[in-house]
Amino acid sequence: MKVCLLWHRRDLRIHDNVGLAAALASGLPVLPLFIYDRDILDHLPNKADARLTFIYDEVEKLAHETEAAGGTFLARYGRPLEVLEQLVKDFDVAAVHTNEDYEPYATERDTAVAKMLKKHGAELHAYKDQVIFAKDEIMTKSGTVPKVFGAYLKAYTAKLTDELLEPHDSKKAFKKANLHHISKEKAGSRPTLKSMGFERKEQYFPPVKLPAENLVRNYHKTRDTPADEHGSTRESLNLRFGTLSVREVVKQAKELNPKLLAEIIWRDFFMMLLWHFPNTATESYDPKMRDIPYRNNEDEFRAWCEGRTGYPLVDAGMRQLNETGYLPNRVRMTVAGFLVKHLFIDWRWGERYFADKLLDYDMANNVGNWQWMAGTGAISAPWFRVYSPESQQAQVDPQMKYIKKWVPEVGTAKYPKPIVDHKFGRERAVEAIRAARNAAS
Ligand SMILES: Cc1cc2nc3c(=O)[nH]c(=O)nc-3n(C[C@H](O)[C@H](O)[C@H](O)COP(=O)(O)OP(=O)(O)OC[C@H]3O[C@@H](n4cnc5c(N)ncnc54)[C@H](O)[C@@H]3O)c2cc1C
Repeated sequence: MKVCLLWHRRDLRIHDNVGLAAALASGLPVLPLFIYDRDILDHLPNKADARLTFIYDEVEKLAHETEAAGGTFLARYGRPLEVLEQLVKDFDVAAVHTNEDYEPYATERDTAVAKMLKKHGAELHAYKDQVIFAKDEIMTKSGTVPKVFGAYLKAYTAKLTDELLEPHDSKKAFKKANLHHISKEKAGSRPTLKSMGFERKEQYFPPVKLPAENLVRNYHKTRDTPADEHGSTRESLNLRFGTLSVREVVKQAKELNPKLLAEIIWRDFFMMLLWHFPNTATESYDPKMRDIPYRNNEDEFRAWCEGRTGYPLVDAGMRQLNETGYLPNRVRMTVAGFLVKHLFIDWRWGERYFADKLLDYDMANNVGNWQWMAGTGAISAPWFRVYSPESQQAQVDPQMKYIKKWVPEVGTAKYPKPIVDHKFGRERAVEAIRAARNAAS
C-alpha cells in the first residue's frame, strides 16, 4: 500500500501544521516521522543536553498522540538521507511531506533528500510553516533584498492579512482514516536518550502555550526589565521547535501589542537574510568588516564565558545563560557588545558560545543579532557604536535586583575589578576597526 511520510523537524506539533495538513489531505495514509539527526547530535559538546531532552519529550508526546488517534509514529536515529532511503525501501513511500527549514545545512540536506527520493520515484514536498513570509516574498521596490528593517516592517505589516493567520486544520484531519497503522515490529522501537548515548538534562522550559494576555498587553513596558521573569513572552523556545505555531503567536501579537509584533517580525527578517546570504553564518556580511584584527585573548574570553569580567550586568547575564540556557534580549545585547567591542573578540566566538548554551538557539537569529552588535551585518548598529555596560545597567536594573540574584558577591572584595576600562576599550576597538575599514576601501 502506498503511503506518505510527514517528516517533523522544527514543527513538533499536530495543530496548525501546514505540512501535516497537506499530507493528511493528500489521499495517502500518513506515517509521521522524526529523525534524531546524527549530523547534528554528533557535534553536541555535552551528553546531557537540555535541548535534546526537550525535543525527546515533545517527540514522545507526538508519538503518543499519533497512537491515540489510531496511527503509528516512526522515530529513527541516524543520518536523514540514509534513514529516509531505508524507509523508502521498507515501506511503499510515494511522497515525503515536510516544512521548510532555511538554515544552510538544512537547505543542502533537503536538496540531497529530494534527489534521492526522485531516484526511487518518490517526491519531497516542502511547505512554508515556520515563518509568515519567507525567502523573496518581501523585497524592496527595486527588487533587492531588504536591508532596512523599518521598510521591511512596513511592507510586512501591509501584507499581513488575517487570512494568513488562519490555522491550518491538521488537527481535525489527524484521525485513523488518514493515518497509516503498522505493527510494532514493523515500526521498530523508538530511540531513547540512553540508546543514543545521551542523558536527560532537567532545565526550566517555558510551557507550551501562548503567553498570558496581560503580559502581552504590557510587553512594551516590561520587556527591558531583566529582573522581571514575566517581562517578556518566553515564546522563543516554542517558536524554535515549532511547539507553538508562528501563526497563533503572530495573531496574538497583532491583536494585542504592535511592539511585540515588530519583535517577532525580526525573526522572519533574520531568517530571510540567512536564506539569501548563507555565507553570513560564518562570515561577516560587510566585506569591509572581514579583516578586523580582533584580539581574541583566550583568558579574557574565558572570563567573559564564566561571568568574571568585573562588569556586573555582563557577569549576571553570562551566569544566567550558563545556568538556565536563557537570557533576556537586552542582556544578550549587553554581553555581546562587551565581547565584540570592549574585549575586541571575534563575534563568531560569542556566536558559537551562545549556540552551545541557548535553549532557543536559532542560527538565523543568533548570527543576525551577533552581526548586528559587531557592526558587521547586512543590517547593523553603526560599527563605531559602543554601548556602555554601566549605562545599560543603570537603565535596566537600577535597583540591581537582577544583578544581585546572579552575582551575589557584587560590591564585596570577592568581586573582580573591571577587566578593561570602558573608555579605553571603546577607543581601542573603534580605532582598530576604523584603520581596517580604511585599508579595505
Ligand atoms: C546576541 C544575540 C543573540 C540572540 N540569539 C537568539 C537566538 O539564538 N534565538 C532566538 O530566538 N533569539 C535570539 N536573539 C533574539 C532575542 O534576544 C530572543 O529572541 C529573546 O530574548 C527571547 O526571549 P522572549 O521569547 O521572551 O522574547 P520576546 O521579547 O518576548 O520576543 C518575542 C519573540 O520575538 C522574537 N524576537 C525578539 N527579539 C528578537 C530579535 N532581536 N531578533 C530576532 N527575533 C527576536 C523571538 O522569536 C521572541 O521569542 C538574540 C539576541 C541577541 C542580541
